[in-house]
Amino acid sequence: MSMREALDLSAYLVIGPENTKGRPVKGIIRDVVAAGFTIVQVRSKVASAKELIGYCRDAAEAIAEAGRADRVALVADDRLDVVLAAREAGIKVDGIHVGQSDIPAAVCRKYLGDDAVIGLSARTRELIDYVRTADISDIDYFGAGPLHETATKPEAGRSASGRVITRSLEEIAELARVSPVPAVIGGGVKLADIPDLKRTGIAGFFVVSTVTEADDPGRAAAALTAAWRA
Ligand SMILES: Cc1ncc(COP(=O)(O)OP(=O)(O)O)c(N)n1
Ligand SMILES: Cc1ncsc1CCOP(=O)(O)O
Ligand SMILES: [Mg+2]
Repeated sequence: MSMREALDLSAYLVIGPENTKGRPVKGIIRDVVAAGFTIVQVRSKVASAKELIGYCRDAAEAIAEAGRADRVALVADDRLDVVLAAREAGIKVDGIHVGQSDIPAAVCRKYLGDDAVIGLSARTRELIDYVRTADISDIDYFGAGPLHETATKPEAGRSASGRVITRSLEEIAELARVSPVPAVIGGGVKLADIPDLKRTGIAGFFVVSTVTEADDPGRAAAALTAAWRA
């Protein structure tokens, strides 16, 4: 079975070197995957292409060291060039996550192939109408949010007037009902949010800081996955 067919979005780590308080990305990914996270995204707005390829290598090795290479998907944020170069170097990168201003999903599909995992950020405005009508022919899931305002990405959900629009649990439940592909919710997600999110019927949650800034990322991750499974 391909990673695309086996895709489990329930516990989704997004991580880059700027999120780890100086600690190595690789060790955090290994601990978090061992704690039951099901998909990892390498995302950095400061790393060079070469550094990103290195983080993809670290992530792929960490997933393999946790014994989950055949079950935990690895995707990169934004950078089709990095995914292609990493694959060229023999690194197992399963796909890409793109946003509304990034390389079109159809182009990613063309270059990454039928087995690749491709995620797309849903438009913030008119979220429900957007997911109902968007072209989903090349994507496997939607990313949406924010649940709360977040210092990790202060612009997430910010409207033209400067106000941050967050997603209510009712909207998330409707998103889960109407979306033709699975959807994940992120942005300010904390342990206390997990029971409510699970009840909405959404496919999963994505987190950065709750895990990457924790004193013990593996423990923080285990608490999140236990809460999701409860
Ligand atoms: C799972 C997931 N969902 C949404 C995003 C945000 O992507 P994007 O809108 O392209 O913004 P950046 O992450 O590139 O700042 C994501 N990365 N992952
Ligand atoms: C990548 C991204 N996209 C929307 S919010 C966000 C960051 C979420 O970070 P955190 O989990 O630390 O709030
Ligand atoms: Mg992007």
